[in-house]
Amino acid sequence: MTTLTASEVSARLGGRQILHGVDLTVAPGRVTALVGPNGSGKTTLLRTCYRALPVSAGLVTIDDADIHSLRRRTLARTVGASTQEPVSLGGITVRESVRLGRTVKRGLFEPFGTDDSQVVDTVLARVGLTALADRDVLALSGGERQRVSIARTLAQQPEVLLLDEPTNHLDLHQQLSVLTLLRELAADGLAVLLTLHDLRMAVEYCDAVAVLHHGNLVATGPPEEVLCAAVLREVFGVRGEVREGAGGHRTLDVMGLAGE
Ligand SMILES: Nc1ncnc2c1ncn2[C@@H]1O[C@H](COP(=O)(O)OP(=O)(O)OP(=O)(O)O)[C@@H](O)[C@H]1O
Repeated sequence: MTTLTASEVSARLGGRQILHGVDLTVAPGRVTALVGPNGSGKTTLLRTCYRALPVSAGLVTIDDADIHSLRRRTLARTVGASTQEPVSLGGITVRESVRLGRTVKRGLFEPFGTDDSQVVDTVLARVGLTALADRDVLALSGGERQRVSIARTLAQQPEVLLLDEPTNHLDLHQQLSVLTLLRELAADGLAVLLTLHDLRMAVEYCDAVAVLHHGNLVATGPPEEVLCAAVLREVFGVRGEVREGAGGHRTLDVMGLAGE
């Protein structure tokens, strides 16, 4: 079981300081949602966590190791990131694209074995892509490509899974499928961090929520505690509250814009 920790992380982009001393723990066995208004720094924080962006101060560690001290292969075996960047070149199938996740794990020159094929098949099935496995990735919809990106990351078999808006472009059924899958992966022991705009989904599907506002982490903890009326009003500009229904099921009610 692996924990990823950001300690006092600051980061700069284009000469501007975007993150201001963020502390965040991504614990195994849990799905953590990173939420915040547009431009609050969610993608930037995620990028520092998989070493796509250097920190200007602070530290990102996996267990106790600074990620900048890890060899590329070790990092790739531990941390998998599914990002919003364009999935791929054309001319390769969904299966081939997902196989690339195994290459990250195995190295370019190690032969692809039957165990790798099994992992790819299992992942394709788990993400609901088996029927599309032989399609060219460029012949897919935005939502289908999103699932290919998630599948390729899972083929890496990471211990920490980072996902940038994995429910973006997905219809409601697929959004729930992805969130259910993330819950299953967390139950298997993975540490899962995803950026998410849908606060209702964060309340219903995530174990923890971390709120970024202007590059500061302003709250972190259980969704029903973190997404209180004051945070909804001051950070998201809406009137709302988390309600507990029958059987302890929690939902977020948003009544309108703050100040209405
Ligand atoms: N290359 C860049 N140079 C300067 N500023 C940048 C650069 N890229 C992003 N930013 C700024 O950094 C801030 C944080 O961006 P980031 O993409 O991390 O936010 P976000 O919370 O993921 O936003 P969204 O919800 O809209 O995806 C924004 O104000 C953005 O304009």
